[in-house]
Amino acid sequence: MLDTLRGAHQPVPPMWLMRQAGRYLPEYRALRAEKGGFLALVNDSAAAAEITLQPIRRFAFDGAILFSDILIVPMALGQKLWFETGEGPRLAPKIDARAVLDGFVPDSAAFAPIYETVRLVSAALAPETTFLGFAGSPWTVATYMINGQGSREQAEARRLAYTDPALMEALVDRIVASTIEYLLGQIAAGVEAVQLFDSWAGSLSPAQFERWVIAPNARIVAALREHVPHVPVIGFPKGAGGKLPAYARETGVDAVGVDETVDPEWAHASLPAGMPVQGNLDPLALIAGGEALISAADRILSAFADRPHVFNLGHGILQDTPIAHVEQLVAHVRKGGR
Ligand SMILES: Cc1c2[nH]c(c1CCC(=O)O)Cc1[nH]c(c(CCC(=O)O)c1C)Cc1[nH]c(c(CCC(=O)O)c1C)Cc1[nH]c(c(C)c1CCC(=O)O)C2
Repeated sequence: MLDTLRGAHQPVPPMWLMRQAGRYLPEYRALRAEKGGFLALVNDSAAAAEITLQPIRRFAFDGAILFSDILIVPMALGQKLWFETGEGPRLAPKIDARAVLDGFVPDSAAFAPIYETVRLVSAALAPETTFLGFAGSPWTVATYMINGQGSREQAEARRLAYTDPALMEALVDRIVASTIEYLLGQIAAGVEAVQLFDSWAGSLSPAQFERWVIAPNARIVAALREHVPHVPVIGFPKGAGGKLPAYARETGVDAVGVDETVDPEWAHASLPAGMPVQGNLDPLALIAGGEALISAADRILSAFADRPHVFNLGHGILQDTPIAHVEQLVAHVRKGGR
């Protein structure tokens, strides 16, 4: 997979699945029940390392992704983070004024258990399995910091970007700096490539997309290039649609993640020649299984047959995904499709 991310074309694409470590696996649910919740798992390096390895043992994916969360950076910047059972993340206080941001006391101690997880996984992983680190992209992380939780429309963050761009810029600056430190720390501890998750990139107008998605991701990529030029960066601007080619050209990422709403033929025709792509099976096709899964996978395999391709979902695997369907997909991709 590392070769693919560096631009090598392979007849059978390497594969992994976003959110491959998680709730669809009974062994994950058992460990979570034992340790008392998601954040307890993330901060328990031995448990987090075990969870990172669970999907590798089961499916022999070509990539292992660090078990952690994109919301560790807000914690390191001074926000409180917790998870409401059955609902999702909560961050406090919400950022609605410069004074709130200035009241935060950054503390990189939040990164220490994650780096320890990386060291443990790195020691345990077979050399042919690529170890991926990750962080959230600044815009996506900012939406959670401003809203205090997930929201469908990102209304508060999008509003703030217009009403107080100076505050937004100050927040994004802090996230960029912390994210660079965090990714360099993961790399020093042993990850071999990193992914930037911009899950809410799709919520912005083209001009706002340039300012809050392309520009901050470009700053992170430039800093990584300077310090660790051998480490590939995958950018995943979910929902970017027609803005994907600009994102691919202007951020400097090595590879681009494509979500399931994008036509793979269009992506192949529109993205820079030779640039590795990752994606983009609909997580619902994986739940469906059978012929629906096989034909959806084949469409993607054939669209990206002539360029470096990492097979993946277009977004995270869903909780109610049958394990047998994951096995079916792995077997199908490994034989190169139909
Ligand atoms: C937006 C976002 C978050 N986290 C992440 C994103 C970006 C990708 C995306 O859009 O899905 C990224 C993430 N979150 C998690 C990983 C680990 C690695 C992996 O297997 O991909 C990664 C890469 C674990 C997790 N992060 C979370 C879980 C579920 C925790 C549990 O209930 O056990 C896992 C396995 C919790 C989480 N974390 C977050 C939310 C909104 C939630 C609650 C919603 C949900 O449960 O899916 C923030």
